[in-house]
Amino acid sequence: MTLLPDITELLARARADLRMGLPVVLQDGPDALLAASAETLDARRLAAMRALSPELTVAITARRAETLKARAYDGDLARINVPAEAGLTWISALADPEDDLATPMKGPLASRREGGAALHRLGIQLAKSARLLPAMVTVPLADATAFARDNGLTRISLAAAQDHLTDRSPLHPVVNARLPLSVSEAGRLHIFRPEDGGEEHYAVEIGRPDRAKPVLARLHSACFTGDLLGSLKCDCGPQLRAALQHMGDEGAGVLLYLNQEGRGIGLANKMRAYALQDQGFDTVEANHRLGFEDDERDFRLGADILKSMGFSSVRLLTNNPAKVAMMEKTGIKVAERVPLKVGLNPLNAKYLDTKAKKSGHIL
Ligand SMILES: Nc1nc2c(ncn2[C@@H]2O[C@H](COP(=O)(O)OP(=O)(O)OP(=O)(O)O)[C@@H](O)[C@H]2O)c(=O)[nH]1
Ligand SMILES: [Zn+2]
Repeated sequence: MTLLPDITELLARARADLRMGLPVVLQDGPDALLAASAETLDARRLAAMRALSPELTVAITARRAETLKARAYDGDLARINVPAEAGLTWISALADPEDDLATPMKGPLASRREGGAALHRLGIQLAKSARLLPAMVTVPLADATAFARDNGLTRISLAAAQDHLTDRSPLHPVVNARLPLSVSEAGRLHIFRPEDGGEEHYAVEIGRPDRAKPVLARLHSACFTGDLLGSLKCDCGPQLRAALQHMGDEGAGVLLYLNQEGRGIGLANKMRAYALQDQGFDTVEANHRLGFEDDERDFRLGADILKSMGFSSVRLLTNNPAKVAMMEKTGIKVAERVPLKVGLNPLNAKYLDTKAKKSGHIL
């Protein structure tokens, strides 16, 4: 028996540390990095990191590097040297595209070529899973174990972390209770919690769907602005309500409410993307300028929840063929795709058009 945290718990701790502005130690055998989020690091800790080594770098994704016209020698990411005179403002401008147009960075930016980037990649994965900007300030460390212990920092071993970052954390049902809804009095809300301390996800079950037949289902990604505030920039709110109404009308269905706000980048980053859209970029370009892929969601967790509820086949309410493909890949049969075309308005027409042209959505 041990009370020591396992790798899942250490990763959860590392995410919390990064969100607070605390660096973490990343280790791969003799190689080690001290890594902090470029978004949350403060001047005091930056100075402390700089004092450790002249090799201060910021790791950014190749997407962000492309916008900054920096060379990405590591394929999917670039390690940018931080000049001696550069401070937090410089680092923040590298990470955050908000001022790219108003005050372009004075280049050229020097990317590192020598040495490996595996630990920087781990850092970026951690930043993304902490819903922070994908940019990490790093310095090399000589003795990772002693350094982490002496400074009370979380230490993550690459070998231990690798599988956990690509695999999703197992989800467990926590509780379910009756929830009468306007669309159907026979509503029930189920709560699912991942083992890694991450976001909970919900399932709204309408009626008592026959587990032996394809169930009318919707995988709905959280959209605070659309679902709750009635935003006109997207079609999420009308889609949520239409899906529930459809299930209410049929007397059976299941709506998964997945907390993957902003296609998996989090609400703060989605608002950054909205600010960029006001500068003229479309929804996909905005994600790229921030350093994200078009869609950072993991739909496999939707399949996990359906399976744990006893469903193996769905009639999926969606206009997104990627969701259909992902369901099939994860072992949920899609007997039918049921289109969900509601909520078109003059302010979201361009957004929906971009999704059709660039993300393969069916209009
Ligand atoms: N990053 C980003 N996310 C957005 C934007 N607009 C909406 N979202 C998010 O996109 C998600 C909804 O995904 P959609 O692509 O509209 O729809 P879908 O779920 O893939 O496909 P459907 O099943 O057809 O609705 C929600 O998590 C929203 O918060 C945006 O401009 N940028
Ligand atoms: Zn939305």
